[in-house]
Amino acid sequence: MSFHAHDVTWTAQGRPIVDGITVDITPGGLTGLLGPNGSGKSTFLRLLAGLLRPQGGAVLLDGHDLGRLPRRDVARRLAVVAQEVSTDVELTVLDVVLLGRVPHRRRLATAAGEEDLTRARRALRRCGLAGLEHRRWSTLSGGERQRVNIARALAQEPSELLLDEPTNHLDIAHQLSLLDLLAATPVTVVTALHDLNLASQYCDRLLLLHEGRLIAAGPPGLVLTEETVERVYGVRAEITTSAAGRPSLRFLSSALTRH
Ligand SMILES: Nc1ncnc2c1ncn2[C@@H]1O[C@H](COP(=O)(O)OP(=O)(O)OP(=O)(O)O)[C@@H](O)[C@H]1O
Repeated sequence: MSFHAHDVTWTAQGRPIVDGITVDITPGGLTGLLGPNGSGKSTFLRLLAGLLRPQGGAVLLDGHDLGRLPRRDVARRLAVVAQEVSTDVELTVLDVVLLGRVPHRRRLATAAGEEDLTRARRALRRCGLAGLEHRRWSTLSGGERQRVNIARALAQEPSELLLDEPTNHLDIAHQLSLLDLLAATPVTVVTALHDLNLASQYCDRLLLLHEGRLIAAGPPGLVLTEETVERVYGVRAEITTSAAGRPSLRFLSSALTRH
């Protein structure tokens, strides 16, 4: 079942930031959340994560109102990788990844056990970080931090994983390996992305936001058309279809620079 958003609305200073979004998220799939800067992607992810309460409508998780589910149950099954993370913590990489195991402990104060260590190390390996477990978080590069955060979320072994632009800071090889990993996992993944070609190549479904509203939802071929890209981004694009049936975009010009 996974997520169902029903007419979800969130307003700040009288302005609708998320405006009446109704959508079902495919269980076990990789859903890409697209839209220009400021279109409401992060806010919608925070609403799906239960970090913000809808002011109108509701977010349901397996048919239950997210706001009414016990926080601990939600913390166990739902992992979030946010855009900005504090950089001044004095923890090792392994400590940070072990934070993902905290919701699974019987008592929050108990120390990590063997099982937690095994799972944390497995997550580090999946993110190509096996050699870094003793490094201090504060000494990592931006891309390494991003991958450690993803390893923390994987160590949690969630059934739903929400990510806000996880390819930020990653070189192309790490972007591809992350998207391969997200596409292969049986976890339900919703991720905000800016790169339309990568979103098209990897995602099962795309949600395209514009000014807080859901403009299009469905497989990449339905969502990424020359018309929607021009309407939402103000960018002219030439779109061809790959052998795998996915749109491939070549950008021609932007309304920001056209006169
Ligand atoms: N608490 C708030 N108070 C006022 N405005 C807000 C608040 N939170 C978000 N906004 C505004 O809502 C809009 C959507 O923000 P959001 O971060 O959801 O966009 P986004 O699509 O994730 O953008 P980006 O691609 O730049 O990360 C922006 O204009 C932002 O300034």
